[in-house]
Amino acid sequence: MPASSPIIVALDYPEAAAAQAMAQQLDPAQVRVKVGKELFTRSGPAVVEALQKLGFEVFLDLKFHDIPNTVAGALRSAAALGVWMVNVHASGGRRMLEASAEALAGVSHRPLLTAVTVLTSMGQDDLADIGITATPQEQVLRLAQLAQRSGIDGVVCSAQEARMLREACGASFCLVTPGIRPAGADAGDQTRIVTPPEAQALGVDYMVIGRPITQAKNPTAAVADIIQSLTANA
Ligand SMILES: O=c1ccn([C@@H]2O[C@H](COP(=O)(O)O)[C@@H](O)[C@H]2O)c(=O)[nH]1
Repeated sequence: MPASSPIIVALDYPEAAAAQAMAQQLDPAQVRVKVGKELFTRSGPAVVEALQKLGFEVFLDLKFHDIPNTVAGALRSAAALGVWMVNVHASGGRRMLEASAEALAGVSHRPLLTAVTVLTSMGQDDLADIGITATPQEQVLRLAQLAQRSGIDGVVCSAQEARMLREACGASFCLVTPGIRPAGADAGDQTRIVTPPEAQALGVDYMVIGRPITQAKNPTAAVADIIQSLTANA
């Protein structure tokens, strides 16, 4: 049964044991989990399988970014793990995005395929450093529309861009939003942050939340508080 909340908990740990210990404090009926580069590079497909055995739908957040043929192959390998969502970098360009969509077209249990637009850690100055003069909003819109035209199911963006993308890309385009911070929480390295109730009001589909849950004294209570804040504002 799919999780009842939009929360995806980012299990950013160096070892499978720590990730599994955190997952055991979570409820797969309420939340999904995300395996990213730190955990997957160390622990590989085995940790994905272990989390699935605990009942979780897994977002494999490896943000593939390479030539079209390589990304297509990586996506087929990811799909074979039975994950719920996979992603690529939209800045890989149209041909890479089209190859990504084609790679998953025929697979059984096709995962959702999303494309990262502008990392939520980045602001205007970070874009300028890499030669992009557009604002984060403009760049997110450009990449989201490119991804949609290329057959991608949705994008990873900040909830700050959610309302604009809903209008531009429609109701069925999936909006996955990291950079979520409950009021008063430490932003850390994130720049384009939004609180859970605000993100909900802005129309996101999923909220990726890591440290505010995994580094909380009581992660179970942290999840319950966030779900409560969403229910109160629904
Ligand atoms: O633009 C992006 C894309 C991915 N992420 C990932 O989300 C989590 C956020 O963790 P927090 O601890 O809540 O900051 C992390 O795994 C990132 O790799 C992102 O933050 N921004």
